[in-house]
Amino acid sequence: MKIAVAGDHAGFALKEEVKALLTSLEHEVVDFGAHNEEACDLPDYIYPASLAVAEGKVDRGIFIDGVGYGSAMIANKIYGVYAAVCQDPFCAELARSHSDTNVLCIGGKIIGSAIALEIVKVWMTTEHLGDVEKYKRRVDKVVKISEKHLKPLSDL
Ligand SMILES: O=C(CO)[C@H](O)[C@H](O)COP(=O)(O)O
Repeated sequence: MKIAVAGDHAGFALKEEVKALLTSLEHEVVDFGAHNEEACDLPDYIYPASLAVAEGKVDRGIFIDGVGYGSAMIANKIYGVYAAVCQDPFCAELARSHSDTNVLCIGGKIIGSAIALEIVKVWMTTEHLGDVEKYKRRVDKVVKISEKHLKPLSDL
């Protein structure tokens, strides 16, 4: 898969480890920055990476900041982006199998890299259970909410 990675200074070190993991698993990585640990503003990196997900230029995104929620806040403002903050592999599994998320957000300051890399592995390999009626119904409801409240990129 083609994966957008992005984050701020607080997520930089873990982002580099995630990039190495994704490359070793033969995914293509597009790095939207930040490119070092100099203090920066998260929206400057997460917004363009989220647009790449929404436009289908990449298959999914993995965004890494200090604690994760900031990236999810920004990403979930974009039509077609469904982001979850995951701090353990079980959450990562459900974020895919139940919720069909296309963006994973991780907090580099609050979990160690061994757990973070396991989260990435699980999230990358878990399929959405779209044939289970309750999960399909719930995802469809979330999509309907975004159709009601967010503008598709083509309408902006
Ligand atoms: O975790 C974050 C958002 O979810 C950011 O990484 C955090 O807010 C950055 O803060 P600071 O500039 O004080 O390092």
